[in-house]
Amino acid sequence: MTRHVVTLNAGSSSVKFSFYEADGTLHALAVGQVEMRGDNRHIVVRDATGAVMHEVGWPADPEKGFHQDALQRVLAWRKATFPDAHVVAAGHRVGHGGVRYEAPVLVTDAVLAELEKLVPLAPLHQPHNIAGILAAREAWPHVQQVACFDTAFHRAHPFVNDVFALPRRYYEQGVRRYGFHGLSYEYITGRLRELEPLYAQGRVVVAHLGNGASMCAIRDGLSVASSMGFTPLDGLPMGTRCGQVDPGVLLFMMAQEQMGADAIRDLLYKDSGLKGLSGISHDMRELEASHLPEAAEAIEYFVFRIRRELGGLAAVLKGLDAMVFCGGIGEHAWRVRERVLEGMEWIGIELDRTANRENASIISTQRSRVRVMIIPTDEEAMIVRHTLRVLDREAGAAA
Ligand SMILES: Nc1ncnc2c1ncn2[C@@H]1O[C@H](COP(=O)(O)OP(=O)(O)O)[C@@H](O)[C@H]1O
Ligand SMILES: CC(=O)OP(=O)(O)O
Ligand SMILES: [Mg+2]
Repeated sequence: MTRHVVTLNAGSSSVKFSFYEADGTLHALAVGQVEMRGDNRHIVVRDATGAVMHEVGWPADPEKGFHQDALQRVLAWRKATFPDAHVVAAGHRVGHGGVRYEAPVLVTDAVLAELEKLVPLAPLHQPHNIAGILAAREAWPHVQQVACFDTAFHRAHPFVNDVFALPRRYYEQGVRRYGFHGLSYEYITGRLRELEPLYAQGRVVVAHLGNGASMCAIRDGLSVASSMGFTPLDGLPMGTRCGQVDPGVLLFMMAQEQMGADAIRDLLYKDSGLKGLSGISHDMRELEASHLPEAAEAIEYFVFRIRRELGGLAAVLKGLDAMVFCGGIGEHAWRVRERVLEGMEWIGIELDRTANRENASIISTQRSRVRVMIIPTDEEAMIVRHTLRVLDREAGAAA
């Protein structure tokens, strides 16, 4: 029987979703996203060919939080468009799986309670992921909910990448460097295996540069190290998140500025990164369009940190065979990629500037020892595959 699966991916600045049909093969019927555009909220849904099926903007209602509003729109749209669908499962991207969740799981009340405990470790994601699960449960009380974790892909990290040099008890308590964007990295790893099997077995650095941004060192398809840590704050600067800062800065804020935990959390998660540094916007498109020096400096810092991370991750891998860009910035912002890859011949990267400006799939020259690629990521595809796998496993276990 044909089965339908909904996916929900509540990110820090958007709610992405998809609607898949599974009847032997798996195909997307619709993929969409709700985001903020200035003071308006905006939904766009496309079919598998990229043609727009539905697009509408509406003024933000201050009474209704963005994520709540977005979820209601998505569920209402699905109901109106595919009223007769046989929805068997909803798959959710969940930011933090902690020490416990190394693979996707069926959501039970006990799982939900565990996920609640991790809210402080991913405040821009986890509450919205949980809200998505609750909304889907309400919409389809008899449908299975599957949680797919952003941290799971990294759980096999070697100890040195997992640990902080703190008293050992913190590690035992789960204060570890988890890494995020795992669904994206897993998808990219799979695509690389299809597109370039030889490179996929090698030493690969993937830069997921979206509103949240991180980089990951992958060897033979497995995550070895990543720039994000205990929370999705560490590593690269992001739209509104600071990336790596000296922990002494936090002590300064507490002692000298009498800031409490909530104020510091808001500052680091919501008012820092490209937004904080530029004072203009969290959005790369707006910064690239601006002529103000602060916009250029914010981009410069972003580029600088990506270059540093690339060198560090290549050293961890003891060399580099391929590099992949993905995420909104990674896939579209050719100027950023050009600056990141300038003067990287020493590491084996020779950039094909024309291909890069055209956002081609291979952006290194034929002579380049390291192959550099743009691979559009697809967290939704990963969520739907995991969701069906969990469903089939559960059905097998019940049989
Ligand atoms: N054509 C483009 N040029 C430059 N930046 C872009 C372009 N398209 C998207 N971006 C940037 O990508 C970022 C959003 O990335 P995305 O992966 O969609 O975000 P999210 O993390 O919310 O999923 C924003 O900073 C946006 O400005
Ligand atoms: C983990 C993370 O930063 O996710 P996003 O890019 O969706 O904000
Ligand atoms: Mg994202």
